[in-house]
Amino acid sequence: MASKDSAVAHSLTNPEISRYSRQLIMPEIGVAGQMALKSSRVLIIGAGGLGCPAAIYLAAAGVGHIGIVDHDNVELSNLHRQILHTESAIGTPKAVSAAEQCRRLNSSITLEPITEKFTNKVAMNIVSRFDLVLDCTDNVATRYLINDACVLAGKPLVSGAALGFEGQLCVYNHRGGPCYRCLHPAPPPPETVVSCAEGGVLGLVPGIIGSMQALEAVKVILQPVQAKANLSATGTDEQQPPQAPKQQLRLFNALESSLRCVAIRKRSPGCEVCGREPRIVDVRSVDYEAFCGLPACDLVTPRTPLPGQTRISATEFAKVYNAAGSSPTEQRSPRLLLDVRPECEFAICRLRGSLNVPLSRLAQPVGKSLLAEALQPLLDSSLAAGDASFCDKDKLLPVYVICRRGNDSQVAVRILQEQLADRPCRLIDIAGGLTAWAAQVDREFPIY
Ligand SMILES: Nc1ncnc2c1ncn2[C@@H]1O[C@H](COP(=O)(O)OP(=O)(O)OP(=O)(O)O)[C@@H](O)[C@H]1O
Ligand SMILES: [Zn+2]
Repeated sequence: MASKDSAVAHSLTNPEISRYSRQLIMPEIGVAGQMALKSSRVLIIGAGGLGCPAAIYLAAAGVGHIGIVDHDNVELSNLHRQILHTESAIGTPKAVSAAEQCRRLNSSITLEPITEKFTNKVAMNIVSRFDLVLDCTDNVATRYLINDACVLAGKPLVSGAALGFEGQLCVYNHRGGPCYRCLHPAPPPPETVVSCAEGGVLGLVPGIIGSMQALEAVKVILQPVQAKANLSATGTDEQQPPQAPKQQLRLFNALESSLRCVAIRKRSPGCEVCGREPRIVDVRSVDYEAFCGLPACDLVTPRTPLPGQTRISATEFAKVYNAAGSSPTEQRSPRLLLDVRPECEFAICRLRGSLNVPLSRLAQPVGKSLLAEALQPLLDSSLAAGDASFCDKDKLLPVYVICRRGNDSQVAVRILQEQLADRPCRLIDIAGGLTAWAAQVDREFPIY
């Protein structure tokens, strides 16, 4: 009869051996690799489209301690891609919701939800408690902050991003490689930054990139184990110089199902945070939002507003809109309501009687002729009825311009002011767009 303690001792429990058996039997992982995963502490910043798949795979793989930072609450529009959050979690903190789901999958690991915003005040305290960081956030200011905190704390960073049908990932500050700042010393111009809320994203894309971030994280954790194994395989105690890892940026295209690997530059000696003479030695002294010209969130920032006389609030516009047709005089008051959103958004919802000329087409012949076709009968009917029929006190045909949130409509008004300079029109932007309409006028109006 076998003795009770016939098994060779190591720190994996029987349930762990069973749970991880399929990866445990791989020579690249083995007991040493599984132990490395078990004793590792990984920080995931952002529990959204990237953070959810990353967290669940790391939990499944047996990473012993996972911290999940997110200050936001779950919304209905998150569920198509932020797959750890369920309908019943709507309104609750994402960090808690994600941690709970990971705990449901693997109760033998420690999950640490952190529901505060990752700012330069708390960054070092949080990052220093972990071995490795995954950037799963969605804004440039936070991206620079995470990078700098990782450099200053000496932690590798697995960074991911996804938008539309495209995604990318890269490992920074690892084994002598560059940091995010080495490659991007200056932030992109604020007006070129597009968020998922503006540009859209297919849920599967962050699903794939987030999973790949988890994969890179596991490889970073296993790397010392493998290096040690390679060393003993050579049969010599002599320390070999570490092989320089391939530094690559991976670009994923979901439409082509392609993954392109691009070699990235080496660490930059002039880098402001990891270079020879770093200027940034304390993240608390950097204003990341000012540096990027954008807030540390993906909310659409209002552009420089048009002057007051060219704008109208949603509530004020509702008076004009609802009055149309209600009295004979107002019926004779022509006006044009122009919706400048892309066609696919116009198909989701629209105000009755609006004409769709997407902003991108306004300056094109097709947009110009659509507009001219709509304008001419209105101008003709106004002229036929005499100037008095114009509801505008300046005797100009009001052309109201609306979009989703009130930014594109302002750009459109500026374009149209030039384009229609010789027509008797007055361009009026509807402040806050359909979002304001839904909030202030019609709560039943669908928002997306
Ligand atoms: N500074 C930060 N501190 C903590 N969490 C952050 C920070 N910046 C971004 N995040 C989080 O990163 C996550 C990014 O995920 P994602 O872009 O999929 O979600 P989202 O912002 O909810 O999306 P949507 O744009 O559709 O509203 C969000 O949950 C966001 O709250
Ligand atoms: Zn650098």
